[in-house]
Amino acid sequence: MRRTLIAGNWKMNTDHAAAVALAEGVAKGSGDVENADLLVCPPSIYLESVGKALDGSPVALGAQNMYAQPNGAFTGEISAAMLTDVGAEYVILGHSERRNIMGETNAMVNEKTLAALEAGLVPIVCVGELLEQREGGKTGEVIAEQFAGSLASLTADQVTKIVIAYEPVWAIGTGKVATPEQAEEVHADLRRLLKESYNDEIADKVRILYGGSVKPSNAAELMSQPNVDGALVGGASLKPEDFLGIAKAV
Ligand SMILES: O=C(CO)COP(=O)(O)O
Repeated sequence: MRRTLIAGNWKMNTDHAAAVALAEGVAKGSGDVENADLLVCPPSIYLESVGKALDGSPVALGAQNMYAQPNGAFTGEISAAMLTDVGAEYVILGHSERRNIMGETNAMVNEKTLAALEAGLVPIVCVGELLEQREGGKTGEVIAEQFAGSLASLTADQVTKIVIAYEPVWAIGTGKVATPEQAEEVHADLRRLLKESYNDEIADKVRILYGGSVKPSNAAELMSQPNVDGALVGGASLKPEDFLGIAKAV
């Protein structure tokens, strides 16, 4: 049985005081959440302070990105070991904003995924199609290509340690949420790809999150789909009551 994961991607938002206050708010309300694991992913510079604010609560800490190399002359980058050093347990990889704004490729996401696993982090590997790709009937093809490229050469044991997030780019920050049926269709497709690449038992273990305009008002219906195992929440993760409202709707 897969336990639901509600993850907050704070993106490039908050300042130090706001990050700590948000984390404290989430930690304080987390005791009322029964049916979901909680995770927050602040900007890397606030990881340590947010980690302290979460201390003693069941809320896990994650980062939004990392570099694949362990150390060295990579100005401005942060390694997986640096993330674990400040208490991160998860890392979001290949978010569509990194793919589409920073030019990250499937090969780069794959390298990062392997490095994250090596360091003991849980990678949340993101996939998702652009609006024109959906309208052009290419969603299945795009997802299959991102799946194959981003997860290339992962062993069966490694794939059971990852989380996949399906985030249709047209639903991110737009208020235009995918219908539960649209989400389930792609999630079922991802589960099928896992079954084909590994086996049924392994495919059944992997959590597949939906992301894109998730709110307390639409969370229950999305989460009730058989292959939707949680949410990766952007805007609504910036208010404790909304983020916790999503988790309580599970
Ligand atoms: O990109 C997202 C989470 O990673 C989704 O963002 P929104 O919830 O703001 O649409």
